[in-house]
Amino acid sequence: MVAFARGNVMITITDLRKVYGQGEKAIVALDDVSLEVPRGEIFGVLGQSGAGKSTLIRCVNLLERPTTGRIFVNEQDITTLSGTALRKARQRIGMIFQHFNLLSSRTIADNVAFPLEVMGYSRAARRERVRELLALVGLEQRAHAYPAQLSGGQKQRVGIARALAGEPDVLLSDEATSALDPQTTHSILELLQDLNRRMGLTILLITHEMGVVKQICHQVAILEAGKTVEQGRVSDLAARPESRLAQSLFPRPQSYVAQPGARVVTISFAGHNADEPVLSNLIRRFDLNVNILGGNIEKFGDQRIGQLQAEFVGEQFDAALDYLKSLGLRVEVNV
Ligand SMILES: Nc1ncnc2c1ncn2[C@@H]1O[C@H](COP(=O)(O)OP(=O)(O)OP(=O)(O)O)[C@@H](O)[C@H]1O
Repeated sequence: MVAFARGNVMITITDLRKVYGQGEKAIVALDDVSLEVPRGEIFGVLGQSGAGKSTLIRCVNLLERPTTGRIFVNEQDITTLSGTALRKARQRIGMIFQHFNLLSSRTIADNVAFPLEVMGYSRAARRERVRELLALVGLEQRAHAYPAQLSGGQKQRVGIARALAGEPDVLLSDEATSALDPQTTHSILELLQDLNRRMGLTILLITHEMGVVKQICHQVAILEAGKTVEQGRVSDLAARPESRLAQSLFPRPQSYVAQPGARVVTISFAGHNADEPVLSNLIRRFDLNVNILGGNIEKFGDQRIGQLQAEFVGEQFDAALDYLKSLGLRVEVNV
């Protein structure tokens, strides 16, 4: 159990439990969830509808009060706060939403200026900061437009600019790309990744989309019926075929019946060795005939992870398998 956030940890959630209602009607939305979000990382909470994701993220800024458990954000236990202290702590936690939550009667610039007004920035300081923020999200030309005049992706950029107005310690993202088409989703995720890399922004996001985790998350926790069933670095989990993450990223390949004289082999790549010309080495060194049947290899940062299925024919089959294993690859011969 982690007692408090320190040093390189931005958010620590310990034994978080949230029960809605009472007695027979009680719903346990979160059941002893613990996790740590390192400073400067993007942490994804992945789960299906009803898993408890929204409840979890809303507990982090106390929009929802935990039933029990503790939450430290930048070394401060926010579960003990109320009134002014809570309002101040919330200013250090930015949030973006699935449906953007912009004020339709205000221009883009005035939406972004809104939290700065609440924080007491002067008019001149607000104008300067809004200009910087709109430039940061690529919307400096649309300052005087109204939300209804923007596309979904542009609205989310405004949401991001507004969330970053007070230079928060952490950005919470509540399904921020779920209402967007795939191309716009990609560009919003790129923006979040860019902000993470350039400013060291810590991001805690919830999503039901594996693609979001794959594109930008360093770590992931998988939530099912209020419990975390798996947690870790995305690249580590993806490289372990038995993990839930790997199983949903790389569905079990089709099973093939080998041609007479051939063997079907599944090779799992986990990182560094996926860039090596493994197959051409095999063919040259062991005089094998290799017929590729299928595969699914994904890129995680600069690592490649996935599986390849191929039919091997040749006298030196066993030596070829030993060679693959010596490279650190996992090899299965289908029987
Ligand atoms: N205010 C509430 N009152 C009662 N039950 C609630 C409330 N909010 C959420 N729940 C219940 O808690 C459980 C978790 O809901 P939550 O919205 O956190 O899940 P989720 O993973 O975010 O799902 P979705 O993506 O559909 O929003 C569900 O059973 C839900 O019906």
